[in-house]
Amino acid sequence: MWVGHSHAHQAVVKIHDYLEDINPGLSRKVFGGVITSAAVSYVAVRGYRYYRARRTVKERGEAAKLACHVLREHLEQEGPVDPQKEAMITDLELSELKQKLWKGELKALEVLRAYQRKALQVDEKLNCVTEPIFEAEALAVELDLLSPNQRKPLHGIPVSVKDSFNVEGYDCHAGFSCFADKPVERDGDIVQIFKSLGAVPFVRTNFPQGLMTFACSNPMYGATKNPHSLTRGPGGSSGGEGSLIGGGGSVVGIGSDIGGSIRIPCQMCGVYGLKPTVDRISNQGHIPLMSGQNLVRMTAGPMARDMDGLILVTEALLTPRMHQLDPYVPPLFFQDTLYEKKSPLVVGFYTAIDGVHSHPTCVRAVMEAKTALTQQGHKVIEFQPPRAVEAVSNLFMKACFGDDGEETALYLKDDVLDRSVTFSYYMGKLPKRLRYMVSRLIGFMDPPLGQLVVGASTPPRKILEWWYLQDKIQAYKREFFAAWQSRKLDALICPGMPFPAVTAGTEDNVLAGIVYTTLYNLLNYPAGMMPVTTVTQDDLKRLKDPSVYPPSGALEKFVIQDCEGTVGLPIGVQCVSLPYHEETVLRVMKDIDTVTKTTRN
Ligand SMILES: CCCCCCCC/C=C\CCCCCCCCCCCCCC(=O)NCCO
Repeated sequence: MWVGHSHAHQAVVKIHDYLEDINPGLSRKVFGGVITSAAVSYVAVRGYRYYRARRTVKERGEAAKLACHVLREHLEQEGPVDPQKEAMITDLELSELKQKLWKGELKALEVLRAYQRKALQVDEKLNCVTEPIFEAEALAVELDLLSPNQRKPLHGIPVSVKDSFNVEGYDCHAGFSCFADKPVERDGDIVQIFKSLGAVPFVRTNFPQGLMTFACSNPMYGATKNPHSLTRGPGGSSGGEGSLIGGGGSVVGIGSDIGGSIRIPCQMCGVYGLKPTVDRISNQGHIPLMSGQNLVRMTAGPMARDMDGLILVTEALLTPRMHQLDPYVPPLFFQDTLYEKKSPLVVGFYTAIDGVHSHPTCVRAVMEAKTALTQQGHKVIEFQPPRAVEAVSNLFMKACFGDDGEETALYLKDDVLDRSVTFSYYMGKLPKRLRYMVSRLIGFMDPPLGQLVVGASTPPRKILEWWYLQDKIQAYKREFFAAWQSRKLDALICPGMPFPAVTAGTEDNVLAGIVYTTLYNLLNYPAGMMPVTTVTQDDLKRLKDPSVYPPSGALEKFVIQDCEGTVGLPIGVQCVSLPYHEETVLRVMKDIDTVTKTTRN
């Protein structure tokens, strides 16, 4: 390197001397010219790349809108519609819809049509669909030709798919223009399985750029809105799913979760979802972001409008076919014995994690779930997860952001940056020492956020440090399990996010809320999220009472002022069990739902 450098230096000196011999002052002109043209070329190349990215972003956005328009026109040309029948179809719970399709009382094509129309209507209001899947029609027609004994478990059920899953013939770019206009050749595993079960993937749904935030906007498709309040976000990153399902435009969908991306939109949009144990459901065919990072892994999971729908779909998904497609999915199919067990469970509960306060409605939701479980004969006892904020800061954040955001920065180079990722993007760009100092400053205003950002700013550098990090994660898993065992728990209920949907675009103000969900990604425990109640006027009064909700940090202060006018927003409960005990999670959710569904305000 040094030798090369000194050769180059010698060459420059020689050229300089030579030029000066010819004409004194010439070398300055030539070198000045060279430097100026190099700088101009650099700026021109970067500028051109940015211009190209902007064009791609615009074209992708317009193409998606056009695709929705084409479908709308196609539906209009279909002839007379029976709006009452379509409303009846889209109002059905998933289990009723399945029955009617199975018995042949409804045709797959008419169900698809009803949902296509409904999804487009909902999309006009909420901007939750990215593009329709046109092949859905041919699938539905084929299904209608099957004889009754050829029908599969999800015969004719329309399914929405988060845009980050591969669908043959469509782009899968996560909002990075460098991946746009490269249609994938094969459906992702979960999409294949849904199809093999007779379901009909019919629309793709919106997400935030890069998928690592719980906002839901990107430069190509814009921002998605919350179905319960148009000024608020739906949560993310599976926010398009949450919004579409919560808005009535889909009965079941597919999301992905590495830090809460299924559960957060479920809470914010009032829908049901399950983040399974990693590899219980194959995640092959999801855009491979952070895929070389193996300490905390992303998992695909179902989202549904109702509890029975979530159970039905999970049961159908946990099939031998999954293991055949992906041999790393253990051959562990839906365990009826766990789900149908009648013996009472011991369920732990907590209403808040130390350091990040829980909105009064979130506390009430857990208490109502506790009452419901007690009524159903379960024993519900207090449990506090050990050192949750510390574990998420020092383990989850270091594992997930150990690359200093380099992967994201690589894909975003000369791309159009969405507002929702500016904070993390520019934090990643800061020199390490400065980033650390900024993180410390953040900690003065928002101590848990400061701790999380310090964690993300001080990742392992050497391989040995990575090994130690892995060790520490294992040790924390053992510590958590020991605490779990000491209380002889079968399951756990707690808030999934300690506040309702926030005003769109302000998600960075409440980032620290992710400790409630990311903890179970770090531990790799399955976790479901379900609506239990809604914000009331009385909750809002209590929110302003410092003895109930202390305004101890920037997050709490923000929540107090942002929650004005949130009466009616949904709040849920997170239900957790041990790895590979998804069935227990569903059983607990079902028992809570049976009681709370009837009294939900
Ligand atoms: C967009 C990635 C940026 C990388 C930043 C690198 C390091 C920067 C240092 C400090 C800033 C830290 C701020 C990071 C906030 C991250 C918040 C994570 C929220 C997780 C939300 C759920 C994501 C999820 O589950 N996605 C599913 C993926 O399929």
